[in-house]
Amino acid sequence: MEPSITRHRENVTQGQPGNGGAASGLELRDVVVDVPGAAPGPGQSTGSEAGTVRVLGPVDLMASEPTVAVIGANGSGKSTLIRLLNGLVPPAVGSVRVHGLDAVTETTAVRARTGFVFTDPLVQLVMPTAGEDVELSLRRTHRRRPERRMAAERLLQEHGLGGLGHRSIYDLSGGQRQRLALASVLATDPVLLVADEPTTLLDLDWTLEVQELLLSLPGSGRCEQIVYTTHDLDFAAQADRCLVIADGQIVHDATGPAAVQWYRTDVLARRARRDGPDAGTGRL
Ligand SMILES: Nc1ncnc2c1ncn2[C@@H]1O[C@H](COP(=O)(O)OP(=O)(O)OP(=O)(O)O)[C@@H](O)[C@H]1O
Repeated sequence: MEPSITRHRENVTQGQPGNGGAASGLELRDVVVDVPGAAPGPGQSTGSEAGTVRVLGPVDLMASEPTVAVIGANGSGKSTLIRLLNGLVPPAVGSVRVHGLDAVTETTAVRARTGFVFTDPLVQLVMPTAGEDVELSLRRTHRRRPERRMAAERLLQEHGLGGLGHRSIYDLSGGQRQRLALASVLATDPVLLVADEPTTLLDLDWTLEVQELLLSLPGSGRCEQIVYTTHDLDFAAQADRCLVIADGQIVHDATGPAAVQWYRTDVLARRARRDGPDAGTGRL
C-alpha cells in the first residue's frame, strides 16, 4: 500500500485577515467540493450527501502572492480548485472569498473582477470572428466602435494574431485560438486572472512568450494576481507560490522552485515504489 503523502507547508508568507491580505487575495476556509456520483474513484471518498463524491477538500488557503501556480497529477483537483474562484464550482461546505468578495453570494461582482482562461478555448470564445470576440471584451472600456476596432486590432497584434480579425474562430489553429482566448480575457482588465493550463496548445516560442506575459502582469499593474494550473514544471517554478494537489488536497505549499522540487521527488519516489528503483529517473 502507498504511504500517505505528508501534508507539508514551507515558509511562504500568507496574507492575514485584517491586514489587507484577504481583501487583496484568496481566502478558502474548510472548502469541500462534492459532485454527483454513485461510487468514489481511486483516492476519492463519498461526499456529505448521499449519491455524491468528494473531489476536493477540505482545503484551507490564504494566498495574496502576485503569482500562484497549482500543480499535481491528472484528476487531482487542480481545475476544481481554481473554478471555485469565479463561482463556476460551488463549495458543498466552507467559504471562498476572492479579493474580499464571497464567490457564492457575490458571484456577479467576483466575475466582473475575475478573468478565467479555460484549457479549451472554444468553451469561452463566443463571437463568430476573432476580432468580434476581442471587441466584445472591450465594450465596457471603449464605447465608440471605431476606437474599439483599433484597440482590438492592437491586442490581436500583441498576441500574434494581426490580420486575423476577420477569421472565423473555427478556422484558427488550436494555438491561435488559445492566444485569442487569452487576449479576449485580458481585454476585460481583470483584477484577478485565473488560467487553466494556458499554454498547453502553444509551440515553444509562444509558450515562453505567454508565460513571460502572464508572470509579468501583476508587476506591470495590469492585474493584481494571477493563479494558474500547469503541467509545465518550469512555468510553475517561476510562481511566487505553488500548491501541489493530490487526491483533492493541498499536499505541499511552498515557493515555486521548492514546491516543484518536492513534486519531482514525490513523483520519482512513487514510480520507484511502483516500478522499481530505476524507473525512468532520467526523464524528470
Ligand atoms: N462535474 C463532475 N462530475 C464528476 N466528476 C467530476 C466533476 N468535476 C470533476 N470531477 C472529477 O474530479 C476530479 C478532479 O478533476 P479536475 O478536473 O479538478 O482535475 P485536474 O487536476 O484539473 O486534472 P487534469 O490535470 O487532468 O486537468 C477528477 O477525478 C474528475 O473526474
